[in-house]
Amino acid sequence: MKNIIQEKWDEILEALKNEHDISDVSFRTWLLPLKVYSVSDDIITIMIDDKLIGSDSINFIKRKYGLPLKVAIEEITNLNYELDFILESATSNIEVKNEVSPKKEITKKNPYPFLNPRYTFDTFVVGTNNNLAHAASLAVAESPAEVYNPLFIYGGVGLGKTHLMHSIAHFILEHNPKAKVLYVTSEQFTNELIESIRNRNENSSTAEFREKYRNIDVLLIDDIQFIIGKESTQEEFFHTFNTLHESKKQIIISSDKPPKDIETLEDRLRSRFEWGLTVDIQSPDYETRMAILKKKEELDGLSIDNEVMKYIATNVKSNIRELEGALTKIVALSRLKKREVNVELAEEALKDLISPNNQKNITAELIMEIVSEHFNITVPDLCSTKKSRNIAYPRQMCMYLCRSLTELSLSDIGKKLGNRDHTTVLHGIDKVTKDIQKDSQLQNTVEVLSKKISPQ
Ligand SMILES: Nc1ncnc2c1ncn2[C@@H]1O[C@H](COP(=O)(O)OP(=O)(O)OP(=O)(O)O)[C@@H](O)[C@H]1O
Repeated sequence: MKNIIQEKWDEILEALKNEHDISDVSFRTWLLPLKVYSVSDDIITIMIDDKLIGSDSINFIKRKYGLPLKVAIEEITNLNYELDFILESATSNIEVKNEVSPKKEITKKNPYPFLNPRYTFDTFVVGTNNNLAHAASLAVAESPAEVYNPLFIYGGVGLGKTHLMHSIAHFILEHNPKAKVLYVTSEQFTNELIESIRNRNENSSTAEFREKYRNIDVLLIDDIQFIIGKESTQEEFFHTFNTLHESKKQIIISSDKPPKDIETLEDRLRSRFEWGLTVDIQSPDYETRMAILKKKEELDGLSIDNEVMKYIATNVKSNIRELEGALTKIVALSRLKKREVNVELAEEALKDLISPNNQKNITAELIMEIVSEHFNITVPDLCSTKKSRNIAYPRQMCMYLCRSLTELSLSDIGKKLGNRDHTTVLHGIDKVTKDIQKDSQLQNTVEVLSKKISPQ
């Protein structure tokens, strides 16, 4: 039998929302997933769905919503309870969910030209691949510098890191238009720093640079991996970070890897990046890919046959930018050829991207990209003069794969890999060839890499 708290739970949440002017996205993220677990004489135990919003959220919810919730319960039921929170994973009745946020129409104007108006929490589809990153981002947006500082978001290419960062910035500015929020890519940061050093003697531009970066409330720095290996940029960023952190300003960083895997990152920066919370974004599953396509359909005012959506979601898997690009391509082809959007047209539009008969053009660049990703190093590392084994060996692996999968000559391969001469390339290929014969694990690695490069 339901008790009065359970009966009135929706009403209580609604009252809380209205009383505190809680935004839809915050309501959906933090309050809707709360369930009444048990009610004793004077304690209500509320269960938090940590599958959806992560176990770290418990402290945030307690601190931010604990008291308002208690008050709302009292208002609606005239009963005074203490609240206790538990994680759903700590209870026995765990229910696995794979939810996405409900649709919502967004037509707000963008008053912040440095932010993409479409990158907001409302247009961000939440799935199992990104729910923790989403929850952490929203917590930071609601309470800058109070919960996770820094927030470090990492994930592969085109999976929504920038989208989340812009969403945080939009949210903060919307709720506090006076907040000084600065979003930059790490490349912009580096370029501005170089410029300020170049002009140092002409005026006080280094001081201006510092003023710009240190006199703000929120710094969002995207793709931090690009400052790796740039010593003076790391040095400057280290001081920027310290100044902001010491004065309790929020820092949000994105990268393609977690701090521990960024090899050439200075240790003092790495440890600082790990002070707060590190969250990842994975590739979306089928349901999330469908939901993202539907969201795009809605935002672009399109009406696309569901079979076409399924075709795209089934075939374009790893990168959301490509997923969206696929839909755009189909629509463009249909307009150009004045043809109806159907699966046949989709196959035609996407044949380069997904047709099984289409052999991707295998180039040295593709091989270098896949090998560097596999070994967690960068393409510039492969082309550098670095001789450490963790770089020299992947480089020799590239030589071997270029030789076996492309028509390139030894000297062409050498040129691609940092202008090395053909004897170095030959030596590298020989080495890998011999090692494969002795080492079955290595043989396996070569097979995996070859499959990634050439799925057929
Ligand atoms: N969960 C999501 N819901 C809706 N759209 C998404 C989602 N994730 C990513 N996108 C869209 O996918 C595209 C690529 O996302 P974004 O640029 O944020 O990726 P990224 O991780 O920053 O990529 P990069 O590694 O290239 O910097 C954007 O158009 C973004 O709006």
